Amino acid sequence: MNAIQIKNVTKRYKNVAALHDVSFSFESGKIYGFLGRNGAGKSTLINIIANRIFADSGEILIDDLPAKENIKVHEKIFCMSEADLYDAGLKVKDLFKWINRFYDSFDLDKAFEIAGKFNLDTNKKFKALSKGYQSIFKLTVALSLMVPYVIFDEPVLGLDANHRELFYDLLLKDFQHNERTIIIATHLIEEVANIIEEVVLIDQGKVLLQDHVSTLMEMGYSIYGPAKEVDAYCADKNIIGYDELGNLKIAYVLGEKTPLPKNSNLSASAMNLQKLFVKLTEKGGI
Ligand SMILES: Nc1ncnc2c1ncn2[C@@H]1O[C@H](COP(=O)(O)OP(=O)(O)OP(=O)(O)O)[C@@H](O)[C@H]1O
Repeated sequence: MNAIQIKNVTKRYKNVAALHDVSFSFESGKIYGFLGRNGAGKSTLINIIANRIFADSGEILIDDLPAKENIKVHEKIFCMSEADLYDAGLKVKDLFKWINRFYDSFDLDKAFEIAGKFNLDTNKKFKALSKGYQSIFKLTVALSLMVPYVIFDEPVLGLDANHRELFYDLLLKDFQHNERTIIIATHLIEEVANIIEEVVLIDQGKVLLQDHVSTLMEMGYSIYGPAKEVDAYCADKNIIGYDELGNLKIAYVLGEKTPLPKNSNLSASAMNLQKLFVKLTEKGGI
């Protein structure tokens, strides 16, 4: 099976259960959003998949091969994370060349091309780059490695809005030409909502849900209009939250949409994914 299969993975740090008997799969050829609140266990699982730390029990299979200390598996996967794995004293262009020697699947020309798009100065030493540009360097490397599985752990940390848009754009273009498995762990849910196909939501070390974005969007909807009309419409509905601006109100509703009253000033739109997750991961859930 072409997939990352996570089987009964448990990991404890002293008295903290970071992952508790977690089982699910990242299937081949999809873009995943790997979501969860602070401390949910995302980085722990990513680090286990990337062989940086080991699970207490359970196993990870990548294309049916055990991932633990397996060189054949290492060649299939790349994980971009906050950890600095690079010699910070080297210039960006020399780091590219160094990576090119280590990874057969690294596309050096593509790395320089992407660096150019971000205006990343390849003559600068890594340690002299700003925080944002250090992230840009790492995602440039990730986008230039033609491996079948790429994991991004908070890829846009420190990036300005223009650079975040550019990253999402490059990621989608890359995916169109080269369908592979992309996993994005992020807190910027609305920013990735249009990119990701499937969501894995982890909460307190357990998988809370895994579903298609389109299915999740169908779980509910939002209603916008004058506060009084919104309140009347929502009286018998399952509301997960409100936003208000003066006399106007927006309500986030779970459940199937009922027709809007005739001649009303209300309008309905698709579910806001972020609101849905906030509610799902609130104490006690829905
Ligand atoms: N090295 C460590 N030592 C002790 N506890 C740790 C260690 N790393 C993680 N933890 C704990 O394990 C749990 C899961 O942490 P993890 O970093 O995997 O969460 P996360 O979902 O990536 O969070 P965030 O979104 O805040 O980065 C947390 O309770 C965290 O405090």
